[in-house]
Amino acid sequence: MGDVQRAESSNKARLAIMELANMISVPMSLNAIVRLNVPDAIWQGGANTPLSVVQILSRVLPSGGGDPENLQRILRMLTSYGVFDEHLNCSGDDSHSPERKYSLTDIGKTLVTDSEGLSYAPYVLQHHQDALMRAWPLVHEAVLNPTSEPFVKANGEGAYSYYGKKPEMNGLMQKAMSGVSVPFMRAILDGYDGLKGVKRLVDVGGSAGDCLRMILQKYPHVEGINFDLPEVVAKAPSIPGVTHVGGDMFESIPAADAIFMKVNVIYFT
Ligand SMILES: C[S@@+](CC[C@H](N)C(=O)[O-])C[C@H]1O[C@@H](n2cnc3c(N)ncnc32)[C@H](O)[C@@H]1O
Repeated sequence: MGDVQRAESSNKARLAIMELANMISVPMSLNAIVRLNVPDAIWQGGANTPLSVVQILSRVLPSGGGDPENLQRILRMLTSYGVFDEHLNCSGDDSHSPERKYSLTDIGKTLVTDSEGLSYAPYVLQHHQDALMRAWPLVHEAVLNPTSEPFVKANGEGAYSYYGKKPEMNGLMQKAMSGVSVPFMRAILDGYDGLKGVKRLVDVGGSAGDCLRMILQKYPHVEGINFDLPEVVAKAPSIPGVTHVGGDMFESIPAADAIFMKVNVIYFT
């Protein structure tokens, strides 16, 4: 490698480490647009019409206010990560500062609330709630002293028992899981028919019971047991054909012909 190539490679490395060091700005910007309800504001009935930041702000804050420049910074950042499409209009008087408008990409559309009130927005919020954010700076301690998890060190107890005591976090967790799992289950049930011979099915860590609700819509003969922590099933909605059972899967689980376990039940715990 020649001197010029070496210098170029070091420059790239320095830029790359700076980008990595500042990477937190990406999920925090995502969190910001979810809190501000920007995806629903742009979508409005499926129009997805490109809007300027002033137009977006007028939908987000109908009584006025807000800082368009700061919103623009956030939208430009997320445009570079594929959440928004940016549309430039260079035909105005000031061609050095073209008007910018934003619409949602397919990634951005996942944050729009659908007809069932679901989206991936609660998943974004759930991953950035205060208790979890307190644990992240302690990740190195998982190496130094792995006897308790960073979440426990930061909050005094494990994530699920902590959530169970806080109704708003319990609710956010269930909404996040529903938003992620309903589209996933639609795809699974479209292509998988292995559940058609099952009579009694227990979903271990089933949260609000969405997976069983959808399984029973396809296989009404199935008797479903939604098994989760007592605080979680206490908040789960009643679903015809599904019995909610509270307990700890590390102690015992209800008897059934088949066990259904979907996503992160074990490695989160
Ligand atoms: C990441 S969520 C997955 C929810 C659901 N399976 C889905 O895919 O939508 C993990 C679930 O496991 C439950 N859980 C965690 N520890 C548990 C335990 N010890 N016994 C039973 N359920 C538990 C949580 O309350 C939570 O609802």
